[in-house]
Amino acid sequence: MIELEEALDLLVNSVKTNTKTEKLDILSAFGRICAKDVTAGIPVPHFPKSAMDGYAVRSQDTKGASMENAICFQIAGEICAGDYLSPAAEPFTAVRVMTGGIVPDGYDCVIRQEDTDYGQEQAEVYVEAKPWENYCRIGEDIEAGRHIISRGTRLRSGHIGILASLGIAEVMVFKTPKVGIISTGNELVPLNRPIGKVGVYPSSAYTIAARLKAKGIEVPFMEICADDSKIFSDMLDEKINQADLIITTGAISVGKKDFLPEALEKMGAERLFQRVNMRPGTPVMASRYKEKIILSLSGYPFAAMVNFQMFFWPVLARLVGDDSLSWKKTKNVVAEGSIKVSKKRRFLQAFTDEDGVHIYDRNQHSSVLSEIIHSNCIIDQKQGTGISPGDTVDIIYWSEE
Ligand SMILES: Nc1nc2c(c(=O)[nH]1)N[C@H]1C(S)=C(S)[C@@H](COP(=O)(O)OP(=O)(O)OC[C@H]3O[C@@H](n4cnc5c(N)ncnc54)[C@H](O)[C@@H]3O)O[C@H]1N2
Ligand code: MOO
Repeated sequence: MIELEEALDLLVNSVKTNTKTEKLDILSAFGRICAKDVTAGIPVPHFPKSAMDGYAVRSQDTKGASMENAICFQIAGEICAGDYLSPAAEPFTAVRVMTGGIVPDGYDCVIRQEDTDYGQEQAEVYVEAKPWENYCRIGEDIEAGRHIISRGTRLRSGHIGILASLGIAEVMVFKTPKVGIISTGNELVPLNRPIGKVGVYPSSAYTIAARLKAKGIEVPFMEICADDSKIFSDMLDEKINQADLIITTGAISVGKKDFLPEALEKMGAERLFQRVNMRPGTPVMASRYKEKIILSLSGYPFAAMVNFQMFFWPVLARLVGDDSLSWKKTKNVVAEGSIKVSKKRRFLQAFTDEDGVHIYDRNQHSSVLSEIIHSNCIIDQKQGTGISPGDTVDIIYWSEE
């Protein structure tokens, strides 16, 4: 049996970062990892703009203007956003200009219309203006040639907006890994079939698929496989090309039907580890087959979710080259609940809020999935220790949003 960190090292180090890319329209690229640096090809704005509804003037012509000493300007034209006009800037001429309209060459500021008499042919100006007042210069938002997005950046809404400002409609992103799920067990029954006397619905496959979906990861298949080496190996060989990583559940302990370790061995899969010092989910196993990782989680649903949380996200982080996808440990103080000393390192369902960590007096057994709806994190309980209110514990938030 090996320690979790040791198993994780073996696993993550055997994963190659995916370099397959695709071009997507920028909205479809939201949340994806940018595969190519983006540089601004144009400045934004690319013409000088008025920041106010008012009058473009030469600031030098407004010297000494006040309510008592209005200065009169001849209006040389009118510009709204989207209009193009470029009258020559003569002394004491002004151009009526609306917010977002171009400020013609030679004019260096805009007087707010509230500081004028709103004149049409001529306008009285009541204030002095400083150069560049109410004037948005070319490139004020984005300079041409500015490095905007680096390869490896996860595209957020702000990035999508910047790409749109630059008129970039499509962007290169890394392909998202596809994850296939195979639930093993003669007892497993598809959801649309009657459960029968001893059937079990494959709840963990759905919980895992939902968590993958939350991260935008495609699940090309979700199969149920009988406890049979031949059926499993045929299924895996048939499906493996559809996914970048395969998750299996069940059949990895020591029971008569726990065929998976042997089946994978017979197929020639390289075993990375089997059995880890963690509870639940001790029998967890990982293999490499046809260049792909097969992550074999415990059958018990809560055990499967702990295995999935601890092993899948670090692998995904390496696959896509984005460390933020991995889990992080944080410390928090137990507000409520006690847990007796554990002989093994243990993971407990818990809920964290502003008061600290709540460990409700609920069933923490590996087979109990329903408690997951009350839990937003798991506590990493150290081997040989107990937990009481006031203790500081390590917690890991479930990756589910
Ligand atoms: N004699 C021993 N027995 C067991 C040991 C042991 O060391 N000695 N280990 C126990 C531990 S710890 C665990 S964890 C389980 C894990 O067993 P498997 O991973 O082989 O899982 P299965 O036996 O196939 O299934 C366990 C349980 O979970 C149900 N199941 C399976 N798949 C799903 C699914 N997709 N969704 C919901 N439920 C599922 C299955 O019907 C079984 O009830 O072994 C202990 N035994
Ligand atoms: O490893 Mo198991 O502790 O029952 O989930």
